[in-house]
Amino acid sequence: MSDDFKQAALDYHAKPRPGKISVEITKPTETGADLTLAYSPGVAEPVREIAREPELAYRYTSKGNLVAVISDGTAILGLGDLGALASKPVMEGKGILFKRFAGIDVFDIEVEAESPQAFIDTVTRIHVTFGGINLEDIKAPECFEIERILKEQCDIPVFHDDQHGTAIVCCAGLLNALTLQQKKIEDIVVVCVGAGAAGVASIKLMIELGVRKDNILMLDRKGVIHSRRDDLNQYKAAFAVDTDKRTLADALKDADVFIGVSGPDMLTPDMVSSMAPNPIIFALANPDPEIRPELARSVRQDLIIATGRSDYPNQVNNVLGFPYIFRGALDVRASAINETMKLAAVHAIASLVREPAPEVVSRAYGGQTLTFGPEYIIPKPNDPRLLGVVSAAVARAAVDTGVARKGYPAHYPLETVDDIFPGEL
Ligand SMILES: NC(=O)C1=CN([C@@H]2O[C@H](COP(=O)(O)OP(=O)(O)OC[C@H]3O[C@@H](n4cnc5c(N)ncnc54)[C@H](OP(=O)(O)O)[C@@H]3O)[C@@H](O)[C@H]2O)C=CC1
Ligand SMILES: CC(=O)C(=O)O
Ligand SMILES: [Mg+2]
Repeated sequence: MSDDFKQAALDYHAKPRPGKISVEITKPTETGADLTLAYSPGVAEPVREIAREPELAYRYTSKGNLVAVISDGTAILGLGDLGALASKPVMEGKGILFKRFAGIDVFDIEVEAESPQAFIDTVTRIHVTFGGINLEDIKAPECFEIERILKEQCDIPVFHDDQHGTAIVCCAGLLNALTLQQKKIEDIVVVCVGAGAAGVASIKLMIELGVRKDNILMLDRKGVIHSRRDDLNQYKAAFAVDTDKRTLADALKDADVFIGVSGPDMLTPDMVSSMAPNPIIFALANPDPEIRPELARSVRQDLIIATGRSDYPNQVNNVLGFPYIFRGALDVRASAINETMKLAAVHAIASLVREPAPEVVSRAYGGQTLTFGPEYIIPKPNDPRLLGVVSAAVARAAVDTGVARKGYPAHYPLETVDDIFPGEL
């Protein structure tokens, strides 16, 4: 990145006030009478009600629209383990995306935890504050056990975004790319570099959608995950195959799909050339993808390429998922985000590109017409249709699978974030 871009990014975060998000007041606080209701003595009334009936926290506090974005900073984007504090700009960033796209309030919480257990204990102790927990940028393999235990211990949705948010959006993009490249999901050979949070979850969801397990090769820093390796944790071992392929170059020869959820610049032009006709390349590492689209295109034109970034076409990024998945889950007070809800989100996101993007989206992207094709396989993050369509699909799936504690919302589908509190004046 240029020095100018670096300075612009730093200025954006520093000026005119530090950071990207603040807390707002939702009730009158001008007069003594207002404060009498808001604070002492009025506040004692909802306290007594909630102590008597805990569900009333959803009526009298912001719990039901409040998500904790929680990280320990061990896998910040593709930058690695840079510590809890350094993860704060990303967590604030997730906060603005939750708010901007789905009207959800966020507290970002960066935890200095000396062990996974210390992290779990911290989240367990604070979870009652929130309507949902979005775990973020926690490295594998610890993230898997952390999420599993927290799901057991919390009665609200716990969702590791780098696993499931990424998997959902990646699969939505893949379904559309396969249509364009005229490939059948049950026939494709998939190579996934990165066997961490994003890689393992994305591949699992692809298998649910029909990719054949024996058509998948996964790689980590040591190369292909094969059955003769004795250094594999249980999550990687689940994908070990009996093969003589050892390197990424070996793996990619004649492959249909490359999924990169690892680190920068791993994919070379020669490797791209060696893939099957009409290949699909998802170079999703942030901020620097496994290959730049212009470099991949310099060796062949029949490919479809996506990155996780906002400055190229086809942004396959979990921002297309987590705001709306939580919106739908919160609005039916779901106790969990289950597989049916995830699959509903996949198909809802994928469906949106079949219609041209609305005018407001085109305007935000320099006036270009966005119609389904190799440069438009996935909706843009500012597509207002995502709110209505994805939240509704997730809420409906929650109700249908019995994890919702409220019925399908009468005020759905949502058109804008102004519609989320139908009782508001
Ligand atoms: N576009 C999007 O929406 C998203 C993108 N991502 C990106 O995916 C990447 C991984 O994130 P996440 O899964 O959370 O992180 P994890 O730390 O959980 O996993 C990282 C995985 O990538 C592997 N890896 C890292 N560097 C290399 C390398 N040079 N060669 C081969 N394998 C490598 C690691 O190998 P090993 O196991 O050997 O250490 C590990 O398996 C990041 O770049 C992140 O930005 C993540 C989430 C969403
Ligand atoms: C997008 C995201 O969550 C990541 O790169 O970690
Ligand atoms: Mg992340």
